[in-house]
Amino acid sequence: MAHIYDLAPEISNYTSGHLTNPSKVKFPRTPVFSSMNTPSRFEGDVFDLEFSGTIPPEIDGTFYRIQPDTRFPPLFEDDIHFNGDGSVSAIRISRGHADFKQRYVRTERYKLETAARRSLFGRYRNPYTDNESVKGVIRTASNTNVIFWRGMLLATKEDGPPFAMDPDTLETIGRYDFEGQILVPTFTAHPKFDPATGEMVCYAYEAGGDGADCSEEMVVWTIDADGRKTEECWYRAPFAGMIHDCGLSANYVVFPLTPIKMDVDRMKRGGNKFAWDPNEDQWYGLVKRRGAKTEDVIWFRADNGFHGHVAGCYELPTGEVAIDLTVADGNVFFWFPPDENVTPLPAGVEAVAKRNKLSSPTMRWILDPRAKKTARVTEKGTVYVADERIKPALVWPTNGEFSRIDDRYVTKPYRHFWQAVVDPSRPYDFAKCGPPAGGLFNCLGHYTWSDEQFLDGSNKEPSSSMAAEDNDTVTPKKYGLEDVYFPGPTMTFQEPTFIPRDGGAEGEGYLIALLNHLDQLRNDVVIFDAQKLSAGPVAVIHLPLRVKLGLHGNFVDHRDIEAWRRRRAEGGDVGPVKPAKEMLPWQKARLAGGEVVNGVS
Ligand SMILES: C=Cc1ccc(O)c(OC)c1
Ligand SMILES: [Fe+2]
Repeated sequence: MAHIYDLAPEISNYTSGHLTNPSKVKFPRTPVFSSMNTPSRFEGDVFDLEFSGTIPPEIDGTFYRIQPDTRFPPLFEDDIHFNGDGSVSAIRISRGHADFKQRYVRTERYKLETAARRSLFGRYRNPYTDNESVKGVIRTASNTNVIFWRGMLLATKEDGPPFAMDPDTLETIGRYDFEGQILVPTFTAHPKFDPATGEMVCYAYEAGGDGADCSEEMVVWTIDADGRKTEECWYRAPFAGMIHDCGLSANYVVFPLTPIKMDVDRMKRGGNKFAWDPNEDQWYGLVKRRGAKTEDVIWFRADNGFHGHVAGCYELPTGEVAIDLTVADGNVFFWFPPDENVTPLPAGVEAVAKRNKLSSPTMRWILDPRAKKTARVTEKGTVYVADERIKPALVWPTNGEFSRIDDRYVTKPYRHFWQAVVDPSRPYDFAKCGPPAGGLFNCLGHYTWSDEQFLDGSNKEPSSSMAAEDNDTVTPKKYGLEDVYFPGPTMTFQEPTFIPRDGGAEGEGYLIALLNHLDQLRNDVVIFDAQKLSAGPVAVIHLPLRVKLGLHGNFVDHRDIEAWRRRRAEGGDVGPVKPAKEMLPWQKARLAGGEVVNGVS
């Protein structure tokens, strides 16, 4: 009998790595599009999901999370996960039951590619690799975080403006420009919310031009609880790198600048936007939240490292700013290797880093706003650099990523944090699972800072002694309690999210996360008592399908969703969300210059 492939012989839609037959819908057979990360492209609803255990009846709200999920075979066969279209999942939990909903974010990219029934946008954040028909289009895939803000969901990615969605239906309302108040080309996937004031502090890097010109300019805004922009200040970064997350204290914002560097010439040659620079420092920009001036920034530098996400950030009674985050000892984004033209490697050294062998401890940095600094004047502008290099005050070898805290403690000293943890000493069933897609996050960890490290001013030790002295090497050690859960050799976790218990103290509540069954290619949603992870989940909600490896998620209390639904109704005191009405200034400038701006709606 003829094999089916004899009847339909396989002809690749790629030639030399380029999509040459866009009418054939077949994704590359690369690790990026395999295993848990095989394109799903599923939109739909599942009412009343099956579950084991007991879904705590006091949980009433929605866990939103977002994943990249590439919709059409990409223009480049070696495309990366971070270039996939944003798709939001909502797990609505109420009365001990759970429902599931999943929808794509209807970006400009989504609409144009749908109309063409093919991919049109090329490499990650490199418009020079796009199809001619989409020149001048806002090309963000909106795939990195999904945030509840004033009654709307904002799907965000740092390369472009956010898109607003309806929290109930997940319908896309449109591009959101904060009612005309934020008009720069880029944004952030990690705005921070001050629980004391209700303010959103947000920022954009590569913000000065069209969002694809490797601008070193960045901008920081405050939006108050009523949606009004109250602060805006522009700064110059020491180089065009990635500033993915930030730390927020009561009076400061800290910006970790990671040494993966953009290069516009490389982009024009069709290459990667970013390249890891193993010879560059990691930097921390410290700025004031209120009344800030461009020249107030202090850029602190430390030995090379790769920033993960921020756990907490707060001020010490002595005035310094503490920021805790994971920092890996090499290039986490192995798909952006060093550029041989920039950092030629010594003979015999492999370009692709020690992937999956990186260590990723939690580090505390203490930054002094009074630090002496020097203005470095360059042709392009002035960079304000601290005179002294810094070292971490402590290193806790948690070896995880995706740090989360009880978000009611953003800006404050905090006790608890949670991470997706990599423990290579645990068994892993390679035969059943293959290489662990997205990284071996085989445990969830709950960490509690010891009294000594809980820096609320009650410590006898003056905080300044926390800063490492010259030439001191910082020895990693445990700085508190570790409560870790390992589900078994065929499973990994995605980012955990904390659900506070009503009226509870810090860290009292639940932890929710997606569990990947790498052998079954299916997911569960697991709920733990947040302070008893090692006891195992209290509920396991069984999704009948596979979701993609996502980035970030957030839990929203149903009372907030309800209250805002009323305020956003026709005739409500705020009214419906108003999406952007006009194209962005960089697009207008192109039009004025006689250039093509396609697909603007
Ligand atoms: C973890 C980070 C990260 C950084 C930049 C991105 O564009 C992204 O897209 C999903 C993810
Ligand atoms: Fe992130």
